[in-house]
Amino acid sequence: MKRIGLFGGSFDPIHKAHVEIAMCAIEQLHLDEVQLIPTRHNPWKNQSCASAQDRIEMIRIAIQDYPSLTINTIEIEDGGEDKNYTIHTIEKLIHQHPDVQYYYIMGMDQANAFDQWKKAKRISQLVHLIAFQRGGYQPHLDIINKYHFQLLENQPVYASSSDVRNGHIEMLDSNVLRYISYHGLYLETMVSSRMKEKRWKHTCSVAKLAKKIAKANHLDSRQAYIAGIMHDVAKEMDKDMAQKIMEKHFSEYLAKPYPIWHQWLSRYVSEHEFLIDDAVVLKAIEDHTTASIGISPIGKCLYVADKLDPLRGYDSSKQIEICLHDIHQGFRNSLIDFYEFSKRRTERLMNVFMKFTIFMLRKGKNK
Ligand SMILES: Nc1ncnc2c1ncn2[C@@H]1O[C@H](COP(=O)(O)OP(=O)(O)O)[C@@H](O)[C@H]1O
Repeated sequence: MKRIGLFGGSFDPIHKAHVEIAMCAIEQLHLDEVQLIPTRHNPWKNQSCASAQDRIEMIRIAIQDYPSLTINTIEIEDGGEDKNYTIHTIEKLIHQHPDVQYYYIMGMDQANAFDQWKKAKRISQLVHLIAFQRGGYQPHLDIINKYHFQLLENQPVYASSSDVRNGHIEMLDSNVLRYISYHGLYLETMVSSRMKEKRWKHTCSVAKLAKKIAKANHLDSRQAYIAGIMHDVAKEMDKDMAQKIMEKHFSEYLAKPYPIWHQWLSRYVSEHEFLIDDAVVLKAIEDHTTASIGISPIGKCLYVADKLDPLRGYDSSKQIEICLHDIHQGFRNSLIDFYEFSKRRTERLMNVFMKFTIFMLRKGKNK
């Protein structure tokens, strides 16, 4: 008789502990296969952050090197009712495959709350219930015994999807993280945990404006939005760490003033921590404070959005209108404003850009 493990969850997103648990179940229970079953609508959670399609895709990516792990989309495909309950899934699967022995596996948090599951007793009669140790959860033995749970011997892990969404990206498979960063999933909660609230508000506002300007100019608004969300990600980085990264990776810019280092550091974090590999996005982040001679149209969208952010407290609406109409003209205007502003000041920070700004302005429209 075939032995199949069923592992349901939001997988929003799937993380390393999910895969570890599934593999551990295969080994300890001698299963032929574990099917990961993403929920359409978890009865215990009101909303999930990523779409069903994205969650499925992330699971596919995470299990691609594990032939005994498969994905079963039965709950997502079943569009009949508002919420889907495990009992319905199990009954359906048993009906479709009466010759299979099913093992329903879950973490200790879920096992402890099993009394509240719809038709809990019936589920325990239909399948073998398996519970995994989970960091932070002691087994409630009354429930474990009542429903005849088998406890597996695994090292408790503290990973959770909500921790991932809040910035613990180290819990992710690197290809899943690439998918997340490319599509901009969860980036808002992931990045907001790295900065103070005021900067976070500015970041969101810049990302929104950069996206709007890109869209109005028929450019890739996804690239502009992601560059906007990431542009200040390293601005509050510890100074020693900043120094080390600059020395190792951007030594040619070490002599530049400290307040502009964050454009290279944010590029570095985006590329090496968030695994963003889109050269246009990375270059836009790198250009967002100083601009550069080779700045791209997306780079211009971010540059002007950062300068014209309505949260900066002055009326930038006319300049924004121009950018929406023609980003190249809007960018040029921003440079002129900066030039005029810098002429009135003598700080080193301003002076370092003057040569470049004059060059750009002389260059003409610079498309
Ligand atoms: N670190 C972990 N250790 C043990 N079980 C876990 C762990 N993380 C998730 N699980 C289990 O995986 C299943 C799916 O969980 P899900 O709701 O998608 O993720 P999370 O609980 O991480 O938000 C649940 O049964 C949950 O108990």
